[in-house]
Amino acid sequence: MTHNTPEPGAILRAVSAGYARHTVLHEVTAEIPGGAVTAVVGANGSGKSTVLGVLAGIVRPAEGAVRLPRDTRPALVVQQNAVPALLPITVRETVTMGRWAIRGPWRRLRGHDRQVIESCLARLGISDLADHRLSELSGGQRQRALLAQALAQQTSLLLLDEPTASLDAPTRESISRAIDHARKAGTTVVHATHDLDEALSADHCLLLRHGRILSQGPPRNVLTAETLRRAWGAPVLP
Ligand SMILES: Nc1ncnc2c1ncn2[C@@H]1O[C@H](COP(=O)(O)OP(=O)(O)OP(=O)(O)O)[C@@H](O)[C@H]1O
Repeated sequence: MTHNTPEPGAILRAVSAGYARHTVLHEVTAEIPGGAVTAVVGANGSGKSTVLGVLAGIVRPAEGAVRLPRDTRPALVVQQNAVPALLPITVRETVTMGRWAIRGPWRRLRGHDRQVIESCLARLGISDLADHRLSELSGGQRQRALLAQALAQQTSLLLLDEPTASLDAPTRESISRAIDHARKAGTTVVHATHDLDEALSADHCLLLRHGRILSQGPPRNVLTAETLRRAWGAPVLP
């Protein structure tokens, strides 16, 4: 008998992690489905970005383990307002830096690299902004440039921290289309979001509360009135 279950995109096993002496995630165990979109949902400070940091290898677990498929080089897209707006580089240079993950920094790019860069610019609708500096862009345009940079890495694990927060409808739409395109190409996408409609349109959902998994599974099963009330309810008194 053959099994067609896809390989998981990532596995967290009893991961506890945080910053200095502040433990944020407590024994988080989760399986992120491969080639699918997972939404990470929870109140402010519940640990969504920290989950992405752990998956990206930026935040090291104090306990537990993270398993990624062999040769996975995750690409993490932070919110555009976390990136210095005055970086003196153009949009094309920003996206080109995504290829360094493959070629090595400052290496000479090949024709194929240039094709990937141009197609990522086009996919996010920012080809006409390619020669503009990041500092000249609006927040939404900058967010698209950062996503295009991540797509240029042609990663199998794309991690997005609130990619559509505070963006207008057309920009959200272009980012959603790019995420959908990545999923169709077999990329595992994990995104933190406060937007419940966005979370409901994902394939899988992790709901966090105070750094612990409150529920995980198909979004409609996870995001019920009861779990949402518990996730956003008053903190539990000691
Ligand atoms: N670099 C850091 N150094 C120290 N503490 C941090 C750092 N980043 C986050 N924290 C703390 O970790 C906790 C969880 O933060 P995290 O950003 O993971 O939550 P979040 O669910 O993504 O929040 P939000 O919805 O507000 O973006 C918070 O108490 C936060 O103050």
